[in-house]
Amino acid sequence: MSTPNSDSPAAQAAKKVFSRLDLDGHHLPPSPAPSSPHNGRRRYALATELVYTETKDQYGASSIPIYQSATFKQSSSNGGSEYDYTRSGNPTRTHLERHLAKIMNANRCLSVSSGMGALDVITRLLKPGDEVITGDDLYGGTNRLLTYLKNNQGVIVHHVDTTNVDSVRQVITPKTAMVLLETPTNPLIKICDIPTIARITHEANEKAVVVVDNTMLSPMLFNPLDVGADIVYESGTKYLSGHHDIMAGVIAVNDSELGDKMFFTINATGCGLSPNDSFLLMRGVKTLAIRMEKQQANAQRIAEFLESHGFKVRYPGLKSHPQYDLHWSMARGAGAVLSFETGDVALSERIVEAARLWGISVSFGCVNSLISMPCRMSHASIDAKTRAERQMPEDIIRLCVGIEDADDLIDDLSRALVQAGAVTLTIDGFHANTAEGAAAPAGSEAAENTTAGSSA
Ligand SMILES: Cc1ncc(COP(=O)(O)O)c(C=O)c1O
Ligand SMILES: N[C@@H](CCSC[C@H](N)C(=O)O)C(=O)O
Repeated sequence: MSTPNSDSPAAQAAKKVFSRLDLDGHHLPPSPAPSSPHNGRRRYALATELVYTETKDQYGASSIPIYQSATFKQSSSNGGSEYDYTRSGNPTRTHLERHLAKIMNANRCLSVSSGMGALDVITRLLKPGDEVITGDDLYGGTNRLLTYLKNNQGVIVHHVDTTNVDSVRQVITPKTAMVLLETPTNPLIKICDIPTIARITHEANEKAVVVVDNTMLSPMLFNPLDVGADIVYESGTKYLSGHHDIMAGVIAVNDSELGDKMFFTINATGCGLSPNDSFLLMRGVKTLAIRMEKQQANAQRIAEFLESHGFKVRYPGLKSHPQYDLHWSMARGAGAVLSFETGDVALSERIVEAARLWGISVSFGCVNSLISMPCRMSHASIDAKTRAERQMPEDIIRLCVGIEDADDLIDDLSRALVQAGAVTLTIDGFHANTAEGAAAPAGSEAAENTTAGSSA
């Protein structure tokens, strides 16, 4: 099977992201000059800054030590030490947060025990009666927390198609306290126009906060604070740590009052990231550039492979993405999450279960590739009726691409597609079957005879 080469404009743009020029954001509006403890200013290209840190350790340790201590001795009963108690602050966590502030172009970064923990801290800025505008395609856990706030805390939540600025405009009022956006959305990979939505939100209420969940891109590919967002958060469980060995959440802001309020919540509730996980997140962040480069290149090839065989693929690296231009006007890469449809839930199930190299698992952004059916897994907490109303296809398969060899990934996917009967093998190669046609179901001759090498 031949695989399309990756010299498409998106592939080239994805490569360009790693040049100094783009990483310094010259094609984006100028960033505010952050004043984080690192002075926030990035002196080098992002790939360099990810690795470059100074620990100021007394022994010159080049990697931040894990200060595994709950308490810190004081020089007097009046205090006198920078730290007193790890819930309130810890040197390993502080080191991580300063590093991340620099990477995220922020004045301040806060780190907590998960991405959902980050959103919990952010939504505690709301009070009963406040209105929130958010998307109709959102990570399931985000939808669950917002539903809880709506049902129990008197917060009014409007779910609209945030990929359409006019839909947002229709519900914005001076009572809008928060606009919460994902781009690309998980799992339908839809794009939101962050600069325009930020502008119209602030015009309606200058105190409203625009919150962007940047988990799907990471600061390697997008800095929402640079284009009008007030708060950016990410699940550090994904690209930032990269190995699926910790849970973490990070929050970045430029406004010191917002930063102080959220720090208050973290100290008051005790959700700050542990010293050990702060160390692991710091270690992961150092390899973000190289992981993302490989993951994106692999994702681009896989998206092109599926599309060339007739599947409806959702990936912002494909020219066919309806919001391709909007995505590339804001971001420096397409990321490594894509989804595609087969038209048949049972067929999707067979594909997912036939994959070997692709682990059946939730999550994304880590070094190993994953395959999932969002409606049954990551988004199962959104009930079936709501999923249908929001036009989430039950058959959708999400691929989260890792750093393996791209040919191996394509071979394994090809074999799974054949074994599941999702493609018909003809003299010209593979062709996607429609919902009606499961032409080569598992165990059939075509499935058995094909190991589907990518060069077959
Ligand atoms: C887009 C997005 N935001 C937030 C989260 C929450 O992150 P965590 O699992 O670290 O709580 C997830 C996944 O869980 C996600 O996919
Ligand atoms: N059982 C979990 C599911 C986590 S999904 C993780 C990730 N955001 C993804 O999109 O895969 C839950 O109910 O939260």
